[in-house]
Amino acid sequence: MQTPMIDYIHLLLESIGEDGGHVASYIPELAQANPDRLAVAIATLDGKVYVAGDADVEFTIQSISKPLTYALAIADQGLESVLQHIDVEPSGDAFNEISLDPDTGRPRNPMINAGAIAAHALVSGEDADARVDRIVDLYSRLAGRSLSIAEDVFESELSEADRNMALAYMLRTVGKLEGTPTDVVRGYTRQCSVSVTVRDLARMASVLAAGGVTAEGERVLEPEVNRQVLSVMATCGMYNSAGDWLTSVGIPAKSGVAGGLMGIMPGQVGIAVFSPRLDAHGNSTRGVRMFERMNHDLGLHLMNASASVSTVSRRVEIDGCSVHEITGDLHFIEAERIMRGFEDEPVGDAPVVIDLSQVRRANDIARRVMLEGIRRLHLDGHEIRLVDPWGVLGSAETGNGELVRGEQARGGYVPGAFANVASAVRG
Ligand SMILES: NC(=O)CC[C@H](N)C(=O)O
Repeated sequence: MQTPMIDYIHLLLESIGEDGGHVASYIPELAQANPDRLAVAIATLDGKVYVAGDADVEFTIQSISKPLTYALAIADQGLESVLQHIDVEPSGDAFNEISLDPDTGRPRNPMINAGAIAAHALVSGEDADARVDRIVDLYSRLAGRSLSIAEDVFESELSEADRNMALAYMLRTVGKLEGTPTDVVRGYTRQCSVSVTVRDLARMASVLAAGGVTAEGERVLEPEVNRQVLSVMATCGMYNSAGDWLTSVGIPAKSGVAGGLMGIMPGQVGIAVFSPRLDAHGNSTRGVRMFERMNHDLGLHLMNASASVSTVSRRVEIDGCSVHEITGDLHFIEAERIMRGFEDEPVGDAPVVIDLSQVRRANDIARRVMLEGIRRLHLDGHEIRLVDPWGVLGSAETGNGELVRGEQARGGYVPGAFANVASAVRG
């Protein structure tokens, strides 16, 4: 069988229809781009990438670099310090608008050029070149391959960078720019000139979708940094069409003037498209349309609310033990459901087995709720046997030194026994 995913994305390209708009021409080298290029890539969190069209054609990352450099600035300086330099309010302005908050002097957000230039200057590095090296290194780790700078595009943009230069000098006058304006604009322009393919962008998006961890398990961004970046992309990533985007497509995204567009469905998937003609906002015309189609077809909208508790928790009596068999990933709402099962546990000293052998992941809040529930069962007088072969509850203490874990915890009880019995009965 060939997965229908492949047919789907090919069909998407074939049916996307007429293009509109124009390739960016304010950067002379971009005006040379082949306007008919068209590509899409979808990357899953475990590393599978589906591509169609011109998926291996390189183009410059341009403004899609902004959220990534912002992430590095936060990792280097801490969020507080970055917030003192750059606000996080959607501006409703065009990407290159000369706008600063009149009260604080801060650029409105890191997705417009003023904020992105300020963010670039906040990245640590011995000098301007070292800063750019660290930035390219981060992008490469996110892309899973070594990326380089398209020197021709860089030279071309730098020769026409008067407006960005003006922004940098203006930031300097209000004390929001670290470093020399010419160095910073040069570095910022180099960051915008990093060459990528849709495959690279989809993979980067998938790392952001996974909370900052690559498919190979390398943590590239801390969870709090990742969350800040996604939040800002959701509210400011599409410039003056950000509100329209969030309602119609509904995921954090970032566009670039070379025609790239990257979107992130947190916890699910990273998507990228490429088509150089731009609409009036500077976003890829067909790119936006492909995202609208995909998000509709694939049900990817952050605000698609549904009642979904993905965990099954069953209580069974086995060999005089009360056994809670839990299956699925644990978040707050699953932990809450499990607590209701614990609450029904009669006060007494019957051993309670908590079998997490079918649970691979628990987020921090679920872990804390679970540990507190276990502590309370223990206070009620129960002996607790915790079967946690994957270590999802970590090594955190419950205040109960007698917890029995892993193999020894099993006693007379076979993990997954209930599921086995149930399938035998059905079988
Ligand atoms: N929207 C964009 O992609 C703009 C990036 C471009 N390098 C600029 O600063 O003008």
